[in-house]
Amino acid sequence: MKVHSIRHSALHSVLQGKRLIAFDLDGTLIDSVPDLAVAVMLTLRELGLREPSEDQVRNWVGNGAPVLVQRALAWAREEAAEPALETCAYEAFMKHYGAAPNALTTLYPGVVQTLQALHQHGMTLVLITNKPERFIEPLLNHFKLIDYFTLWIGGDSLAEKKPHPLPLLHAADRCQTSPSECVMVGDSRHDVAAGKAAGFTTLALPYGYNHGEPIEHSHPDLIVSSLTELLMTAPHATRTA
Ligand SMILES: O=C(O)COP(=O)(O)O
Ligand SMILES: [Mg+2]
Repeated sequence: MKVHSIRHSALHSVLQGKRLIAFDLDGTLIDSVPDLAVAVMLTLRELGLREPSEDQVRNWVGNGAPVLVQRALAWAREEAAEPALETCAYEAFMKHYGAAPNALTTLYPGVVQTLQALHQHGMTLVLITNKPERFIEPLLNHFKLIDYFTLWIGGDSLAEKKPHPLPLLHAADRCQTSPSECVMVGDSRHDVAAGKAAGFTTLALPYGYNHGEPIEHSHPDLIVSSLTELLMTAPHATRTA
């Protein structure tokens, strides 16, 4: 009798009993700050204002495009901007970002492999981002991720966005899952707060954008260094005669 040691792929134990995984987009699946920063710089340039560095923009991302533009304007003018200027800047930002949302944006390592494996394991995958909805499909198509997702929700799709639990509860309801069967995977305190408020298990990545703050401060249920840690490769012995 011979004993062969073979390796089986399995999912991380945190995913046991789970049916739905909600992924954040910016800072979790894609490193989008280079393109967001260019759009912010072009917006401020158009308004005759000083331009921030990419590192500054990274700390402003997380609460959706209107807040990103507000933060950029407040920094450039050293005071809060009046609503008319904010509207004008927002329109300019949407034009510039829409013209090149994936010129410099890259996928983080292991994203395709992980989504593919989770999908093959029968998990329902949804995307919940604070990014405006109009940019989601083009980006998912560009990175060939769209087929893995059952649904996607943007920051302007519903009445509330993360850290509010509404988009997460909406996704769970649409996919006929209870929150205890759901996991939120994200890079920022808004993902963790929304996940906790919705009753999801919360899983965080330390490499994205969290306003310059360590994600540990938000106390997610688990922190993984990359998405591939969700895929365990366990040694398994089988006997053959
Ligand atoms: O657009 C943002 O501010 C952040 O987007 P995210 O929710 O995908 O991280
Ligand atoms: Mg994010």
